Amino acid sequence: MTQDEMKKAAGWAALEYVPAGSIIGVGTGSTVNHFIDALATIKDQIKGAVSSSEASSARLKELGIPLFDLNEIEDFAVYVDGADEIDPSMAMIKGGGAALTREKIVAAVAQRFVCIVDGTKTVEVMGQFPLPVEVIPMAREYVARELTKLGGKPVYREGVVTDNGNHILDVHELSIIAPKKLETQINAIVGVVTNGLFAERGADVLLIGTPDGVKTRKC
Ligand SMILES: O=C[C@H](O)[C@H](O)[C@H](O)COP(=O)(O)O
Repeated sequence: MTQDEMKKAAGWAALEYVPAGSIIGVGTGSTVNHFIDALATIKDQIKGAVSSSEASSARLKELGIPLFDLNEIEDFAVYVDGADEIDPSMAMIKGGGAALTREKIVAAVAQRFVCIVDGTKTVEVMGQFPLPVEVIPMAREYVARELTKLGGKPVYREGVVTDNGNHILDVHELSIIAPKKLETQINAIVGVVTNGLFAERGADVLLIGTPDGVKTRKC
């Protein structure tokens, strides 16, 4: 089974968590693209979607799923998104596709976070995947120096501008033994928009695509 087949299996399995008649929070990435395709097959049974990126909005629109502005919604039941790494406490690293800030905002409003991954994304301790940090462009070098003081090796993701017009630093070699503390510490650096640790708001349900079928973990 290829990695993409595992992503597809997890993406389609998430349909089970979509309540009829509701607005669905939609994340970003190759796994979510499978979920969007699945969602399109039941589009007549949902109200629509609130999206976490321009890329997902374009795909949702193309498949005829109505889009809602987050400012028009007080709350909604489910947010479905992928992850770059997820640990046993359901904390995640996200942002490999540079969509971390909007993802964190949409996830914050949702009642439930359903994370969809292929079997390569589950880890005991996070940090093998470099941690993405979205920064205001003029603060990039200052933030990089502060991240170095925290023990990381920040690398500027050249050529990438986020949907919010900002830059990304990918922080290598961080030891992520206390994800909630690190999430707060990095967010406190002036010039950081947000970082890709989703520990304060982790996943509630995890669907893992594996060669033996989709496995489920719940908080
Ligand atoms: O910014 C991108 C997101 O956080 C993605 O959800 C994450 O990178 C996982 O992406 P994929 O499903 O393509 O592996």
